[in-house]
Amino acid sequence: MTAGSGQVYVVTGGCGFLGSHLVRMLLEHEKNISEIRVFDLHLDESLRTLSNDRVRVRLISGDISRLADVQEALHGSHLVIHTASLVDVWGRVPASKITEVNVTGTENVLQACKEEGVQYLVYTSSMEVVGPNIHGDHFYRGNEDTEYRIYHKEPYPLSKAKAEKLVLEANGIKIKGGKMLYTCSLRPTGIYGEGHELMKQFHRQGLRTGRCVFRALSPAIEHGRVYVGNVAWMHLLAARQLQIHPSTLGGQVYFCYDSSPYKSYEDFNMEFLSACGFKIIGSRPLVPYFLLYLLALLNVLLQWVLHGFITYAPILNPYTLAVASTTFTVQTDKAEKHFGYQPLYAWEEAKMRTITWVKSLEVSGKDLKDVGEKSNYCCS
Ligand SMILES: NC(=O)c1ccc[n+]([C@@H]2O[C@H](COP(=O)([O-])OP(=O)(O)OC[C@H]3O[C@@H](n4cnc5c(N)ncnc54)[C@H](O)[C@@H]3O)[C@@H](O)[C@H]2O)c1
Ligand SMILES: CC(C)CCC[C@@H](C)[C@H]1CC[C@H]2[C@@H]3[C@H](O)C=C4C[C@@H](O)CC[C@]4(C)[C@H]3CC[C@]12C
Repeated sequence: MTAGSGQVYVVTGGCGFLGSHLVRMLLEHEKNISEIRVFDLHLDESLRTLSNDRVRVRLISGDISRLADVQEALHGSHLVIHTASLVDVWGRVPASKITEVNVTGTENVLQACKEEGVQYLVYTSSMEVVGPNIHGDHFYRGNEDTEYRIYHKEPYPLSKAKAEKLVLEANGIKIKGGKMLYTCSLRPTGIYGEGHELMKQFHRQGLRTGRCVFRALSPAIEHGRVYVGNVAWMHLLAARQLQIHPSTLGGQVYFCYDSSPYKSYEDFNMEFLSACGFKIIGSRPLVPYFLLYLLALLNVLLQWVLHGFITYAPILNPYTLAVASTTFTVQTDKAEKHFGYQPLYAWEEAKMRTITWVKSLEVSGKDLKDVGEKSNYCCS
């Protein structure tokens, strides 16, 4: 196929952690495209070099919360994968900004699909549109139909739930040219893999404590995690099958997970950090929950006091503590049944790829220098 004869895909948030993996996945595995438009507020110029003789990777700088930007990016495109979002549960940005990007931004994508005649939209939602809630209700091996007491008051999960609702309600609306818009929503659990910013933070934090991780969470609490490559793969398959079987996938939600083991958040991270000599201290939480909660409240107070001077947004706050302390794992075959989803990467390969990346954080030495460690350490 010569360049130009295939379809044009738009990936909003395409320079992000998931987005950049998705762009590479499309380049490698999607043969029906001739252009990938990477729409993002913060461009990663390295993606531009990925263009080849079959597919052009076109970087488009724009703000998802500005309709004109979105309309321009979607003009003449065939399908949108909408991953752009402010992922913040730490109070880094105001709630209004999270709503503006995650909800208004999604409204803009839908409006642009309608006005530009773009027929297919795959939305990157999140497990958080379901839970866990802050009441400690566990969601154990649940699926898309599992009853659950959904309760949101934090800006991020609220915004993702509102955006997902808009996307699903838009399925079947008439768009320019008399055609119909088909939408579906994918709900990844906690994504990990090469480029995960939070893992970088845990790595840096562990270096500061002599490669010791002090257990704060019960090992009995399981948190679903999914490898970023498999999330990208699922998006590719959903985009492909939404065009072939729109009545099956249209208006549907799908949890996104793989064969990554069900473990506590800390124990799962240790699957990678232990390869760099990190040790977890304690078989049970080293501090009682009430003390951790008091520390979380102290962080909220400090964030409030320091607001306007510096952005103080530590990992620990009452919300992240509640989420981390509540089991949330999924087990479902809906995506497999509807569009043949099977993880592209087995656990061992996902683990090896992630360990290789974590080790590269050591080799770069930047993190070590930040914490005064000798940079001649090399992982086992
Ligand atoms: N990271 C996870 O564990 C996880 C889990 C489930 C779902 N998700 C969802 O996956 C998607 C990608 O998340 P991620 O972890 O890759 O986050 P990320 O922050 O790495 O990527 C988000 C991208 O959106 C872009 N963006 C932000 N505001 C924008 C704006 N106003 N206009 C245009 N682009 C803008 C950012 O520049 C970034 O490149 C999000 O929708 C998130 O809700 C993430
Ligand atoms: C008390 C601290 C030690 C807790 C440390 C872990 C905590 C920061 C982790 C635990 C669970 C994580 C969330 C979970 O993986 C799912 C999501 C949904 C996704 O859409 C955005 C990220 C988010 C909220 C993770 C953020 C980090 C959390 C809370």
